[in-house]
Amino acid sequence: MTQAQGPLLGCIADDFTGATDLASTLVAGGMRTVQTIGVQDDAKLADIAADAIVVALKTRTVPAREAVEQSLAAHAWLRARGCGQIFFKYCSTFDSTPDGNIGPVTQALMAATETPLAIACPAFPANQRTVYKGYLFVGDVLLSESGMRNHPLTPMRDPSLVRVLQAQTDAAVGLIAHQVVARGADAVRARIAQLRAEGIGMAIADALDDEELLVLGEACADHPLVTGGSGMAMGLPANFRRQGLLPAQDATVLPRIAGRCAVLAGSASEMTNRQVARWIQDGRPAFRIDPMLLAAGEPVVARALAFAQRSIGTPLIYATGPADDVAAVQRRLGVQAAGAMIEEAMGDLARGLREQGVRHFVVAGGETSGAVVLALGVDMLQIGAPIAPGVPATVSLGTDRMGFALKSGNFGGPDFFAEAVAALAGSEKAAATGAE
Ligand SMILES: Nc1ncnc2c1ncn2[C@@H]1O[C@H](COP(=O)(O)OP(=O)(O)O)[C@@H](O)[C@H]1O
Ligand SMILES: O=C(O)[C@@H](O)C(=O)COP(=O)(O)O
Repeated sequence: MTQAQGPLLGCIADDFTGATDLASTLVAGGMRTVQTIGVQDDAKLADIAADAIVVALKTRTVPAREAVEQSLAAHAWLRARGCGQIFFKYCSTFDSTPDGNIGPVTQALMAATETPLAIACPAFPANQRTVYKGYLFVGDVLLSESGMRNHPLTPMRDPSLVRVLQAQTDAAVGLIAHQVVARGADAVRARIAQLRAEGIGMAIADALDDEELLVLGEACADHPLVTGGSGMAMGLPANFRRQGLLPAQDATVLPRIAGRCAVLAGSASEMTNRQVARWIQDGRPAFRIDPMLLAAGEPVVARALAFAQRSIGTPLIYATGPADDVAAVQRRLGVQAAGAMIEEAMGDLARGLREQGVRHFVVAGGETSGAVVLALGVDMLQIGAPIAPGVPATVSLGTDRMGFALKSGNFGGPDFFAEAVAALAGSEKAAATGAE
């Protein structure tokens, strides 16, 4: 099928799992969505029909100048492809370094899209992220009291998003409070007009549930740029449908892929720790990557691959560990160096596993997913049905097709790995029997 019109929505995501999370939301809203790994050759998309394109970048923790440069390049490419509205996706826990990158990238995209006021809302109620009076909650606690306070690369220790964003930009940051959002899209539009008149350039928006995210989405129908977590995109497909631009359709169809499955966990988040523990408790094969052995030059990757080769059943290879262990490794090796070293090992493992015939990869962690997908030379992903909120099954496009579940560190329940393997292996069984 060829593209009759340009994509309706062009998205720029600051990490790879964040990109699949957003793509999953758009697909659920009936938008055929393609995720590209960085900016791609136009020729590769020539025969692909997509209502939305999500460009996955790995810019969450790079220096702010680089994040801006890459995001502007992605914007220019999306615009050249005809995308009318632009969405900048960041983490539902507002993960940022002291220098950004949410503020600087938003400011640069505002200039590029001539947006006078950009809305900013990371709320994702299905995964227990809510925003009230500008404060971000994770479950029942403030962001700063959640596991995010110990994140290896972006520890979040201030729950006030107005304050966090204001420290990253010279645009004035305001608030669209819950009382306004609860009154509906017209009230939000009126508040935005008021904030603009006061010289405010970015506005954190409260949202406690999906209904409120739909209200915010509706209020942003004519905004050239919208920013937020994947929840903020929930209301956008309905805007296009109201304009008669998007038919009712099932956008989740994926091709079947045959082959073995492996799980790679490089996330240090609390939920991934629980998922690794559950997998081991269940007696499934698991191999731990010891960062200190890796740093000492031991053949850790080769040992892990040998383990995977002789495993009966799907192997898990993980660097995941409790916050204290991660902090100890970081003190000895340095935060960036430890992360980069483990990510490189995860990339090498992915390549080695592919040589062993693995065709399905369940990956935990945004940075880790970036490393794996890049190491495997994946250019584009087609997005399928969700395995858990924010984690769809995906299949790479191109000649060497593989299945992926790219899981944000904190997403999924304790049994997620087994659920993802079953979801991906379901397509394997279907391929073997020729079933659809
Ligand atoms: N045991 C460990 N010690 C130090 N760093 C680690 C360890 N395990 C993973 N890491 C690094 O921590 C980072 C985790 O980031 P990411 O993959 O985005 O997952 P998450 O954000 O869920 O923690 C990666 O750079 C990874 O290489
Ligand atoms: O919005 C979210 O929470 C996710 O989509 C996401 O970006 C998570 O990133 P990682 O925790 O680094 O996987």
